[in-house]
Amino acid sequence: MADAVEAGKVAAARRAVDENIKKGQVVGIGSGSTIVFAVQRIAERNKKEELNLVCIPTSFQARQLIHEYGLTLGNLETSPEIDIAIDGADEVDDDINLIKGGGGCLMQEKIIASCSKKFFVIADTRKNSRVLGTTWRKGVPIEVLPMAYKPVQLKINQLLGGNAVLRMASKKAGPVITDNGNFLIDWEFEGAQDWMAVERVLQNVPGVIETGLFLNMTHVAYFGSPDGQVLVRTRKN
Ligand SMILES: O=C[C@H](O)[C@H](O)[C@H](O)COP(=O)(O)O
Repeated sequence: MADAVEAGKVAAARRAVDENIKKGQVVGIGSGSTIVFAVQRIAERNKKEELNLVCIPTSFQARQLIHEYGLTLGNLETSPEIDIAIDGADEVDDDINLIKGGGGCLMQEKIIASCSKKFFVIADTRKNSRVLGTTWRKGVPIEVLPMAYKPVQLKINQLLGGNAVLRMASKKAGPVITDNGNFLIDWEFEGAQDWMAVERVLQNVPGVIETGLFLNMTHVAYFGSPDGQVLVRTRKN
């Protein structure tokens, strides 16, 4: 089963890289397990084609990957406009809206996606849902300022219902700390939601820094199957 899922990730990653990465681009590099296969493919092509890319990381992990695979590391100060960004997702709905942040990264990912002319998502087919919350049952990750986590939890519960849970670390006592030194709250919800409205509510709670809802940001999503087939979904509007 694990191998089959990995094969799907590899297929999606390779297809997205081969269809979209061109010489001389500034490329946003996402975070998670699927992006590793995209970076591997970029490095493979780079050896043959000398792509001359500048890669902008979305996390500590992404920065390490860029170093490990011998790619050129950039930043938003020198490259504030990005040609394309590629990233994974925890779940993708019919309109290619995403939940992200299951691995603790979302804020830098969202900034990089927002600075990119084109944003591509790569995932195995398990992530391809019609409605967010169908297969991803861990809630919407929300990055919060540590001193405000308790009132933020209370306000989210009052305004949206559901259950706003502080994410705890597994190999450390206490909460997960993001790459930006913040806490994460996972908003567990039931049923279909008006995601634009949910995003507006969350963004208006003081102490919320960013949410893992990526709405109307993705241009194309690639979903890989264990047999190597890739389903490509392009945003309608
Ligand atoms: O926090 C992590 C990021 O948002 C990931 O891109 C997301 O969780 C998907 O990760 P994976 O490729 O491991 O499924």
